[in-house]
Amino acid sequence: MVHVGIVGATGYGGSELFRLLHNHPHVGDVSLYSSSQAGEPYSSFMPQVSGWFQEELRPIEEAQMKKDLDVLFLATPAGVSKDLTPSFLNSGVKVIDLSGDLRLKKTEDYEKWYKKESASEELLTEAVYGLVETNRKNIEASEIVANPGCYPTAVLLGTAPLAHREGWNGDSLIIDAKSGISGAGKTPSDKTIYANTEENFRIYKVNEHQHIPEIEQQLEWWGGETSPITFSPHLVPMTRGIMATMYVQGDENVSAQEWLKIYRDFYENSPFVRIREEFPSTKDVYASNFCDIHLTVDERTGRLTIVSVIDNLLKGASGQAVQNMNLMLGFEETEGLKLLPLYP
Ligand SMILES: NC(=O)C1=CN([C@@H]2O[C@H](COP(=O)(O)OP(=O)(O)OC[C@H]3O[C@@H](n4cnc5c(N)ncnc54)[C@H](OP(=O)(O)O)[C@@H]3O)[C@@H](O)[C@H]2O)C=CC1
Ligand SMILES: CC(=O)N[C@@H](CCC(=O)OP(=O)(O)O)C(=O)O
Repeated sequence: MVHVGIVGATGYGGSELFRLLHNHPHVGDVSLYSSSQAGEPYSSFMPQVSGWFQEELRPIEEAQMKKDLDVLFLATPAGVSKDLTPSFLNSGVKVIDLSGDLRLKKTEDYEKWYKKESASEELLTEAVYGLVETNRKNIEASEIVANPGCYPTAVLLGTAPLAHREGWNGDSLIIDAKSGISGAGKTPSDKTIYANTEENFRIYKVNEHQHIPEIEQQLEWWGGETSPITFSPHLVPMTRGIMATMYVQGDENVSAQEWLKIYRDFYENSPFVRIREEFPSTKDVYASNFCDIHLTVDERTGRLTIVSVIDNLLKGASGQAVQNMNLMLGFEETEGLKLLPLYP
């Protein structure tokens, strides 16, 4: 049994991680760390665990953590893991970072899009991008994983079969994405408070979203030179879920049915990606680790419409993080994640 730790367990991503790890067949102890509430019982912040989990939040003390832990999850805001992760390099503790700190390989990209100081080049070289379905071998051999962002997970899984094709041309890729409010974390802001989200639908960070370089970086790794993408995120009045709708020029010789077969073949050995016969909605994957995808061709324009849905807190964060842990430790990829979506 492994001993895992979560920094940021009082947040949305961290509490979902705890829910998954608490049920994981190979996980024994789970230690929860807090930067602001150490010494308080976790249940005082999370009444959901009352009666079943009595432990207190622990202080973030690297020396003790290195002695205790096999795996450390960082479910912390941008800027934290770049300072915390270096202590764990070569320590025997595997680190899975849910923030954006370790995803972008070019320090200047992070500084431009996150407007913060970047992690060191050494750390960025060490960190493996944890989009499981396309990077299993590297993840299995890694000590540090940069868990992908929520939007990039939906977008990249929705485009990977295309982007791996000979002659793929992403020039015309336009992404229209929508997220539930939990994507913004638990700290209320003007953008996320009830009165500004209920009965409201808003576009935000147009051409400025920090996930743009992450998506472009990955498309470039797969397909060589890639043009800048257009990515427009929206906030919708629901708690969880992401739908990414993508428009891209198709190949005139490939029919909609053939595209579905190409996608099914690509994800043949990926239990969490389901290529659907109809367009999915966010409730089809609610509170599960699935990514559901469907696509079709508009015969008049020749463009593909691809729709990819995930739960931002599961496949977009904690579920994918547990999937990464499973690979890093040699467990079955689905362990602890065999959850069907909640319905209704
Ligand atoms: N929400 C989502 O859908 C997704 C989020 N992410 C990323 O995952 C990370 C966590 O997101 P989310 O759970 O939504 O965020 P939340 O704001 O809900 O929670 C973040 C937690 O981090 C802890 N924290 C804050 N400051 C520090 C610090 N200086 N050092 C250590 N811990 C700190 C806080 O706990 P405490 O005060 O107890 O220390 C807080 O509960 C972020 O980087 C986010 O961008 C990625 C994909 C999806
Ligand atoms: C709805 C909403 O506000 N979502 C957040 C997603 C934040 C996130 O996941 O940030 P990193 O991947 O950079 O860590 C946003 O758009 O900024």
